[in-house]
Amino acid sequence: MYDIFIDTHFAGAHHLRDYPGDCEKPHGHNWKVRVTVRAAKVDKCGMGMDFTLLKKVVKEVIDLLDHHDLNTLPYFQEKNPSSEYIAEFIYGEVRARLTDDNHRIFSVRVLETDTQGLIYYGPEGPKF
Ligand SMILES: Nc1nc2c(c(=O)[nH]1)N=C([C@H](O)[C@H](O)COP(=O)(O)OP(=O)(O)OP(=O)(O)O)CN2
Ligand SMILES: [Zn+2]
Repeated sequence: MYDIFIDTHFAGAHHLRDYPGDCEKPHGHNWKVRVTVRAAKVDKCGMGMDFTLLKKVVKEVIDLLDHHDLNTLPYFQEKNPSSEYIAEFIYGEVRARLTDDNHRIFSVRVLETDTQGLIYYGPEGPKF
């Protein structure tokens, strides 16, 4: 079993509706993101998933968020653009782009700062 990850980041603006504090006002963050896929075995090249391919997939998804006002995006009309729902969004978008049965999205870690963040494992929790 292999956990293969890519670290990346994006800048964005957001505000948290109904938040009892300053975060209800528009402001920005440089979110740091780690996307991890889990592979049961390696391929003939010795790879659970090629970093190059994973980087491409993750970039496609991060580009949907980077330098946006997250509150204007369709996904965040019903859900606040909290780090939790940002992780959920990234998880779903990456999952939809992975087609090989040998690897699956495992988790998405989102840090708002170096000292606070979370890890999302999908709606049913960690798999395998
Ligand atoms: N579980 C979560 N908690 C919080 C989230 C979140 O997405 N998930 N988001 C926020 C806000 O985005 C807020 O901007 C950050 O809050 P805070 O850490 O209080 O920011 P400050 O810069 O004001 O913190 P200081 O350390 O006091 O400078 C809040 N919580
Ligand atoms: Zn914020």
